[in-house]
Amino acid sequence: MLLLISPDGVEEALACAKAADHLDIVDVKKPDEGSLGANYPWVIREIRGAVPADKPVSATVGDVPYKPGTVAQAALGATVSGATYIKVGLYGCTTPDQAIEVMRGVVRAVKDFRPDAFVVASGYADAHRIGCVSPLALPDIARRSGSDAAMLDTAIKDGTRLFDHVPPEACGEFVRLAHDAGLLAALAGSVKREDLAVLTRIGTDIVGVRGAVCEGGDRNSGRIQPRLVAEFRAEMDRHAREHAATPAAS
Ligand SMILES: O=C[C@H](O)COP(=O)(O)O
Repeated sequence: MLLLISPDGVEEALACAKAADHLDIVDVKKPDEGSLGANYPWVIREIRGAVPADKPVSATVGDVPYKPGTVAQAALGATVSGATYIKVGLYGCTTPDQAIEVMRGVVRAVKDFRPDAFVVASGYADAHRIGCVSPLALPDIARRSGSDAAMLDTAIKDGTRLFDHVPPEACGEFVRLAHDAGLLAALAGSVKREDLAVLTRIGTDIVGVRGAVCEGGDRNSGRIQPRLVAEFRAEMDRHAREHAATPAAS
């Protein structure tokens, strides 16, 4: 399982760089603009320069409206700025067809410029609270749009977590659907260390965190701490070892 960490700017990205041995992807966002809030192009560029070259930089394009042209142009902006993982939160899409239209525009805009870039179609575990496409629709939306991964995060950061909205069995189904479609499955949403056993067992490819590696577990007032990134990674590794040692159920 890969570890994606979301700093809110250059200062926290430098904290990620200090913990670079313990993480896989640095994900630039602007949390005060929403769960997948987009940061400025110059911040993406500066962070690309600050983290080791072998660590991919991801950028969120925002909790986007159903405006395919606007979103495609924003996604290209993130790519030109140096991000190679482009994450789109399909906040304003109420039907799978709308979401596919948005993601097709993103895939074309991004891959015309950078064919090896990785496009992530993200929905929300708490979609029922905001009226957007349902979580289990994401793998098919990602597949039909040519995206590379399907993701879930939570839209409303009020202390509720991924499993409060999409229980472990349903997250397992999400991962299965993504894998059947040839995609990676990414899961996030106030994930804590105690969730790692389940996330490992169901075969999650990428886990995204912020709050869990911030001081005091607080994604807003806390800052990312390299020590907490290392501890989170150690826990991931422990679960990976235990899972590998567990005989597969027949
Ligand atoms: O992409 C991952 C998100 O930044 C998760 O943030 P969170 O762990 O604070 O919910």
